[in-house]
Amino acid sequence: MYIMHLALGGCLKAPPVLFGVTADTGGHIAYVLEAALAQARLQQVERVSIVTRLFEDARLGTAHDRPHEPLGERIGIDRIATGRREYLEKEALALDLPDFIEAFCAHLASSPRLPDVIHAHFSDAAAAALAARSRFGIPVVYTPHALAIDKRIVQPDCGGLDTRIEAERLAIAQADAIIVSTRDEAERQVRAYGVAGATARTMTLPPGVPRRARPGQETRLAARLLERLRDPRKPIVLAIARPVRKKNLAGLVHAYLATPALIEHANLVILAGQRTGAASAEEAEVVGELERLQDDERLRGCMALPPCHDADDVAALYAKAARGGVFVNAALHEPFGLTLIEAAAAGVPVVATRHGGPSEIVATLGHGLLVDPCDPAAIGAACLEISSDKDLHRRLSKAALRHVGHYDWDRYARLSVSLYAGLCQPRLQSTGRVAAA
Ligand SMILES: O=c1ccn([C@@H]2O[C@H](COP(=O)(O)OP(=O)(O)O[C@H]3O[C@H](CO)[C@@H](O)[C@H](O)[C@H]3O)[C@@H](O)[C@H]2O)c(=O)[nH]1
Ligand SMILES: O=P(O)(O)OC[C@H]1O[C@](O)(CO)[C@@H](O)[C@@H]1O
Repeated sequence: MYIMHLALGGCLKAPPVLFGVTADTGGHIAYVLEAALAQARLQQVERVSIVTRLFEDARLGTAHDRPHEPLGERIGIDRIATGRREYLEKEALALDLPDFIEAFCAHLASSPRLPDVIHAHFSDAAAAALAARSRFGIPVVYTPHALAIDKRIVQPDCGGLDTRIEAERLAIAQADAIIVSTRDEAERQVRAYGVAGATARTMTLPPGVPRRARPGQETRLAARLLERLRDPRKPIVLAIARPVRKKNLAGLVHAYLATPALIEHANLVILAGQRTGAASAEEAEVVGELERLQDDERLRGCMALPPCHDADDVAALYAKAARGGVFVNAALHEPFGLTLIEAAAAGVPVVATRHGGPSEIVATLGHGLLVDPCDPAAIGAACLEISSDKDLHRRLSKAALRHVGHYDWDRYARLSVSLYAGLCQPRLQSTGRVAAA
């Protein structure tokens, strides 16, 4: 079987990825890379191509203007160029979509072999995949990652959501199958689009834990943090998220400020993307607010907001949080929440928003407490409870490590590939390649 993943937004490249380098370089990039790599390890998969948009922006690295980037023997990234060479945030991608679709179909037409299935990530990629289906008959699987119907509930003033919801409705209505990460997405969110028969085509298949570097010696960032914090031996309250309003990072700082006993007990460390000078207006605003809050004299020497980090830093900080600390995701709404399973894999208890995927993750792993993200006192109290009660911390940490295997990329690969096989059976039969599927 030849699988093609299609994802237009963010900075998709071979690992190591600089997560948070733009507002769209987050979870879906980790998901696509890990899903594709795990699928390529399966014997029945002959080839996996990850297709994305080609762009040039020196601040975002040098890989993005290379038409092909190998990831392994049977897997690579293929980049499609349009007339526009600049990086585009997902909201601006719509302008380039007609040209991208044209270029994508030309890429397929000139390929020696067509893929057996296209797995599209986000609704813009689904539009391109559906256009390819009508020309070449290739089945389409759609993974939304973050459905705007729920974003509209928590951020009604966010621009462009009606158009995005319409694009998502089209993808839901037309895709041959939909893969989502949570039951809530499958049973409530997809249903809310009012497309008859959509739930029957929807499969709930949670992702695995993104692989991280193993925590080894202290990284440069970890060492710098030690210099910055007044008492670096204290446990840490850790948050890792793209600096967008939905992630409510300022809400976490307010929660910390509202809980003096927590300030006394633990330091606050927030990794909020990379300051490369390429921030969108929303990211600049969120980072500006965090920096202003950090200047509060009550936070001097107990809060760190490093401007950049890499995968080793993330691994080192999860390892530090495992020693008496806690990971917090206080997003207004979180569709799934890869950070919560990354924290679990490192044995870190969590305090998580009760809106969205985290409630299913925490119910599955039993590794933390759920909170109302709009209640700073509750967030602060939950962090204090976990980090100051050694028995509770140990119990949650053990539960995390015991159950985290539930989130497994190999399982994801097996089940997604058998879903693809069911969709592309007629096509494989007609090309005489059915045995390969
Ligand atoms: O400064 C940062 C910010 C993020 N990350 C990493 O980037 C990923 C972020 O993923 P996630 O926490 O899931 O959030 P989103 O970026 O918002 O990802 C979207 O897509 C994911 C995959 O479908 C879903 O889990 C999310 O709910 C959805 O919002 C994780 O691996 C983080 O560790 C960093 O390393 N540094
Ligand atoms: O926050 P939003 O607008 O719902 O978008 C979700 C974001 O999450 C991602 O998965 C991050 O990689 C992208 O698809 C998108 O940028």
